[in-house]
Amino acid sequence: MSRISKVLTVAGSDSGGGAGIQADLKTFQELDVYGMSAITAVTVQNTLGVTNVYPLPPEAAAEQIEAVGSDLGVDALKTGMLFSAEIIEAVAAQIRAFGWTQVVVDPVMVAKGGASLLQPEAVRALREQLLPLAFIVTPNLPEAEVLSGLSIRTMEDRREAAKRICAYGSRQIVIKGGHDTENGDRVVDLYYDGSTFTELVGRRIPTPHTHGTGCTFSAALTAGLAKGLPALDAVRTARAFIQAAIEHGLELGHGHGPTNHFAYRRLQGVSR
Ligand SMILES: Nc1ncnc2c1ncn2[C@@H]1O[C@H](COP(=O)(O)OP(=O)(O)O)[C@@H](O)[C@H]1O
Ligand SMILES: Cc1ncc(COP(=O)(O)OP(=O)(O)O)c(N)n1
Repeated sequence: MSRISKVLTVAGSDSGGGAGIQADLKTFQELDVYGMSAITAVTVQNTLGVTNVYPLPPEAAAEQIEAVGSDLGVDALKTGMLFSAEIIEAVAAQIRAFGWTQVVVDPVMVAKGGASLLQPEAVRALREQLLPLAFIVTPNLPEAEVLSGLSIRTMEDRREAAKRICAYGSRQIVIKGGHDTENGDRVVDLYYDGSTFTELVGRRIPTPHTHGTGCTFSAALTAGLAKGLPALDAVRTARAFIQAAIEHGLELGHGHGPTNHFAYRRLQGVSR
């Protein structure tokens, strides 16, 4: 077998399996990369929402990253739910120490049900400690508003927000459009590589089962980078992966159900 790409997710656990570490590892597996994890927090969560959050000590995140980085090696990593400034600082210190550059920062702040997954006072650490280490940052629209300090209504606002967020140090950005219900039957993600904007337009799939879309998208993007895809190709592949996962949803649970992580591979016609 040819050398397998190794990918690390630094994120929270979702007991319901639709978001967080669980979504990331399922996505990595489906995209043929070797997945590893450093857990930052345990959430008590299902399709109806998050009922509790148990953050781990910052050293626990740091030690898990050290363990996999020093032994297995990491071709690309993503961060998801980091919860506190102290955990962000510990994670950023490890990324700097290992000198990793293929870093996708998904600046997870609030779950779709409204539960806070990042303490408000940690936003500053996210901007100042983590964004300078990011190759690509992937905020949704509410996260882009918090990071940029702008109210985002138009595509021009999105472009300005992208520039302001990249000014904190991330080389590239995707502002995801899932929360924009003003675009009719279209969903538009905005990609900016530091000089050129690309609008990625897809069909908005009418479904309540979108739990974990952001995690799954950023995990697929990280897998693509680890395999050596150019950034825009990795973004396009990640969009195809999440579109398939939403379109062929599993309809599990009694609330906002998870997406279908099997769908992309099955649509490619690859049997297992
Ligand atoms: N209803 C939908 N139909 C098609 N694509 C969607 C839909 N909702 C979200 N997406 C896509 O899923 C990805 C995650 O977007 P978003 O939901 O904005 O992130 P988050 O889960 O972080 O809030 C983006 O690529 C977005 O375009
Ligand atoms: C443990 C954990 N991490 C991240 C999220 C948020 O995931 P996201 O992909 O943004 O999806 P929604 O929760 O917004 O549906 C989470 N819920 N849990």
